[in-house]
Amino acid sequence: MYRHQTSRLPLILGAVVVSTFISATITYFLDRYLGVTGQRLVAELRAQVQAHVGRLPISFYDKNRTGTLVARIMTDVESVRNLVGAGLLDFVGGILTAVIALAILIHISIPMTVLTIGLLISFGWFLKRALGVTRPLFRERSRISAEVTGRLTESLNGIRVVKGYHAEASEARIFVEGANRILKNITLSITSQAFLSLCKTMVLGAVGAFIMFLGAREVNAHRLDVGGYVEFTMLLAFMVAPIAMSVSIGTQLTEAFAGFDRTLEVLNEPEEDGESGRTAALEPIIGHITFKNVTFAYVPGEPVLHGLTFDSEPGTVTALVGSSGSGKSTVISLICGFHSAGSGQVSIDNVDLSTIRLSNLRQQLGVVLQETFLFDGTIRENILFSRPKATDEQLYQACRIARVDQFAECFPERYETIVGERGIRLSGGQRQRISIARAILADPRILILDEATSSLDSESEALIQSGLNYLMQGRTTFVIAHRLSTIRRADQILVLEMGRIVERGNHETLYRRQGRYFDLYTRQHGLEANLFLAPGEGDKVMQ
Ligand SMILES: Nc1ncnc2c1ncn2[C@@H]1O[C@H](COP(=O)(O)OP(=O)(O)OP(=O)(O)O)[C@@H](O)[C@H]1O
Repeated sequence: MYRHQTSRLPLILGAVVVSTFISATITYFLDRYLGVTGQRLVAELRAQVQAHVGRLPISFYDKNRTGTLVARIMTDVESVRNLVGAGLLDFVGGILTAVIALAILIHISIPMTVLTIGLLISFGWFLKRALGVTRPLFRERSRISAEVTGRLTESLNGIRVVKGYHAEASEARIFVEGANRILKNITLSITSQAFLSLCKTMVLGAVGAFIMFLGAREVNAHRLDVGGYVEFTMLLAFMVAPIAMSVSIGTQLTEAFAGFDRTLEVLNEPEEDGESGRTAALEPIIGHITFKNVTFAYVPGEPVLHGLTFDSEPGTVTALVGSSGSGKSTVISLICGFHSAGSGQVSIDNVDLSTIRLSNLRQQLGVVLQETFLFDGTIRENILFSRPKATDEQLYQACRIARVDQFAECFPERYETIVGERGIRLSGGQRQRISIARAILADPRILILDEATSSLDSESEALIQSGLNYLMQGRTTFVIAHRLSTIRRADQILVLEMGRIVERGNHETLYRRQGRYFDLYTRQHGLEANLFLAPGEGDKVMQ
């Protein structure tokens, strides 16, 4: 008898080894597959969100901090990984086992099974409600952490100002406040998760005790034998295992869905080219810009431009002058299609700008701003940014015209020199020259220039001016003008005051008229030889 039993031992052991091997192999492949799939999902979604954010209108950026957007692209999306985690696999496996156990349990005792299921369904309902309460907590956590990241990014970007005003301590205090808000939120969600675990343990204990009590009664009444009773309690463990797991999996999924909600929120923001009317494509763009009775308000009911009308012929230079806040940058924003006119019409080559595909317009737009924008890459990368497929010859030619070659070729690494974050390793004048080379390479039909108000030394000034002169040739140029040399050569000067054009003409006619322009000119002329500064704009020079 004993020999007969042991003779089957190798077979059983072999079966155990083989099944363990199969189970381990499947687990390995599934873990790896799910892990990688989750990460791939995150990478694809991040790319999608980033591309979408790039296509959103400027008004969206006005409302959201840069750091917040970074958090939304990087952190919110990350939580989606939990949707395809290994925990989910265990959960699905558990449910399958539970279904099989359930079938056997029904076979053993229908009344006991029905009662058990009733209790577990009630717990499931409670769990669903409880997770519904924790979901806003996770959403709130993402929001707070995006806000804190946003502020942190700003303060690191402005570290010179922070140090200059010795504001490190107050920045640290603001950060600690933010970190504490996150901690408070996490404490709440940990508490609710722990409370759910407590409920789970208590419910499972109660169900167990109840089943034992019922089972004992069934055995006493001879409706169930002892073997059936033991079998029932053991199978019950299989059935309730997924319930035990559901608390942690449920929390994981709730966190994932909260992140996903926020990601969807961004993805549902309408793109700037998404407006149904934007279908017209202009090929080629000539660059004739007209404003007809244009009114614009950032905040409804508070217009900042009032009935602006002007005409900029192709290839001409229009200089915008006026005091700080008079609306010069807003006019430029409308030309770039960053905002649309409230009433009236901005048109390009006689086509309403609000019907033109913005990608089409922007291909023909070049911008040189006083706050030059450089990436932490090489000089070459920064210039090629406007036209990545340009040849070396085109690149060097643009550099020669913009006088970038004069300093770039002195660096040991020449055009491969890294410029540092926002071009920090270059001087203001050198940064300007790079952004001029970039615009020359782009060869746009419409050029936007925001001249620097800070005075450069006369040598840098002359170098920049020669690049700009070349750049402006033959393009419709709009300049927020501060240099007298630019203003004098402008085909038309628009003098803006409180969102209205109060005077227009060229330098000579406006000067002779002895009106507002004359006022600004004579008041500021003595201050700085080549800078034309309207009230509120001279602060930097006067310091
Ligand atoms: N994003 C915005 N949201 C709300 N109001 C704005 C926004 N940008 C500008 N404004 C308001 O619009 C008005 C015109 O501003 P704009 O920037 O066009 O003036 P500006 O002439 O370019 O001034 P500056 O020379 O100082 O740059 C100002 O009153 C300003 O407060």
